[in-house]
Amino acid sequence: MIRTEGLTKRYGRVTAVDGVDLDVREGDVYGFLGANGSGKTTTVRMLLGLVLATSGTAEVLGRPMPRGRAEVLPQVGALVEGPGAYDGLSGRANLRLFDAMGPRGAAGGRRTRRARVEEALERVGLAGVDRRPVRAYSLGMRQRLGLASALLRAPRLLVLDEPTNGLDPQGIHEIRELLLELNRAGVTVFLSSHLLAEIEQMCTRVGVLDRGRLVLQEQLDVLQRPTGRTEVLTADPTRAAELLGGAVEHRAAAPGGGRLLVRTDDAAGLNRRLVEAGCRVLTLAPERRTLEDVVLAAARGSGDRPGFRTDDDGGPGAQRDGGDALAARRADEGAA
Ligand SMILES: Nc1ncnc2c1ncn2[C@@H]1O[C@H](COP(=O)(O)OP(=O)(O)OP(=O)(O)O)[C@@H](O)[C@H]1O
Repeated sequence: MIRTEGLTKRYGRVTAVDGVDLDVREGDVYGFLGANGSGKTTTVRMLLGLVLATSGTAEVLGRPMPRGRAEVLPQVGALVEGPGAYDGLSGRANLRLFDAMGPRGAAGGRRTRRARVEEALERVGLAGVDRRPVRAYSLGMRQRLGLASALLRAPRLLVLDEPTNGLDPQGIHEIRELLLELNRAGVTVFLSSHLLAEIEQMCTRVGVLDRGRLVLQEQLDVLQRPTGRTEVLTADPTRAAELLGGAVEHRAAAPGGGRLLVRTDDAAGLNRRLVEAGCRVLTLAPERRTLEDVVLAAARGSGDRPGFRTDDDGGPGAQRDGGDALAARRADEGAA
């Protein structure tokens, strides 16, 4: 659906996008992850033919961009950096105007246009906001309106730059559900985000951009495959460690006892062994890497240090500046 080779954009001495090879397949929910300023928006703009690449090529729906724009764009729903809208008009009026300008505007009569607009408003949860002018919209409402206009064309591909920007947790949840529902109905979704958790929750495939370079591109389930180690929380860590000997790769205190990382992928066998020896097992599961682990490793491999937003260890949903969170995490690791 999207394929780029060596896609590069330079602004004077700044290389915003540096030799990026994207591969987005039909049916993907592709998460394009990168810190602020890493080049996501510039890449999205090149994909849509809004910005000319300095070098490299981009293909969208099998056609080269920007040459294939006239053919490609009617099949693509796009949301790039805050949708433009007429501030004095309602969202509904804006959508009707937008629809009339679109490729189906001439063919579709007024009745079908009304129905299309109502359906799009309904889908993004704006149907109840009737006469209010867009000027009175919150940022989240503007994002929803932008998404509604992206949906008007019944797209095969959605290209969304930070679609949950400015939304509250409930709004983020609703947009996520909507995108997953569209994906189930056959729409390929390409979305950029600087939020690891967002990508981890909804994407099937991930590309990580770090200072203009694509440092990682892979299926999420491949990245999160079990590591071959099993994590055990036990009320009897000393006894368990004695029993398992050299198979224990790491041991740490944990509420209720201790946490052991054991070199084995046979979780059931390990459980049986511990229980038969009289160790109280509280939880036991194959260890999987989180997207954060993978991204950190990829960025380390590239010799850089990304500044993504990550979930703070301090509590669910808590977030702070990604750079600080990562620095703090490394300090923690160093102290451990
Ligand atoms: N028109 C422009 N002229 C000069 N430099 C630009 C231009 N557009 C982007 N840049 C630079 O290119 C780099 C990448 O910017 P870009 O907006 O693509 O990043 P981003 O990952 O989308 O960040 P954000 O999430 O903050 O939008 C930045 O250093 C930015 O300052």
